[in-house]
Amino acid sequence: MVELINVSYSYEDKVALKDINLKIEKGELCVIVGPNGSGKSTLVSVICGIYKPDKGVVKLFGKEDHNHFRKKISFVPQKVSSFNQLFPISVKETVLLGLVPQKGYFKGFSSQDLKKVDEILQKLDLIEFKEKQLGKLSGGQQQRVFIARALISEPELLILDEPTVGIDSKSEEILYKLLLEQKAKNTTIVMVTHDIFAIKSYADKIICMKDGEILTICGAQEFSVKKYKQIYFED
Ligand SMILES: Nc1ncnc2c1ncn2[C@@H]1O[C@H](COP(=O)(O)OP(=O)(O)OP(=O)(O)O)[C@@H](O)[C@H]1O
Repeated sequence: MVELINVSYSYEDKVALKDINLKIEKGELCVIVGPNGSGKSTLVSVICGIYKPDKGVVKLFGKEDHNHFRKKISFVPQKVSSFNQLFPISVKETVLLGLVPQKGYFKGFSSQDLKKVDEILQKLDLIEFKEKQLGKLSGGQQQRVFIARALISEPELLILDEPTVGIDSKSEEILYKLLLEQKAKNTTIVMVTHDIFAIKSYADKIICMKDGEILTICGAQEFSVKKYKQIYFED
């Protein structure tokens, strides 16, 4: 489903990813952990096709042509609440935007689409905010709206960059429940998180990053406190 072969990426003077090799199979829930600045966000941006690698190959669905697969991928970026808070868009409209890659900009939305909005807003406990301006919601509520936008298209590949930052425990629990629902539908999920112990029991694969490199890839069972300390505290 996702394969990276010898991928490197640099920002001007900073090497952010060095020779990354990884494979994520269809239906896997894969978690990426590592200290600040270790390259996690860059890695998911390269997987999504936002950044083109300087070197190496990124394959999605077995192919290198990403544009072809836009309809099948959803991405929840980090710090989504940094969008322009004055932008006059409602919660409902924001969530509908998640359907644009599948439907195009000019076709309009059907009653079925509007029903899907209601369903996903119900699930994320956001229905009361449906007609509200997005910028008038709290940071955590906005984060949940962006998660709803990513889920409404029922993507085959769902990529989330620290989705639980700023959301409360109840919403975090709802999110994990939704991710498990997606996983049961064979959605491949790639998630950057620092909440490793919260997600450990659900993860199939844990990718540990440090200094732009993959330190180790392991299963949830093998991910121990010792490994956690090695990644976060040892030089
Ligand atoms: N736009 C940018 N321009 C220059 N350097 C950048 C840029 N974005 C990230 N970097 C650098 O690239 C490296 C990897 O950053 P990245 O955001 O991928 O790390 P991260 O593991 O996601 O960190 P965090 O946990 O803080 O989100 C860091 O050293 C960072 O300073």
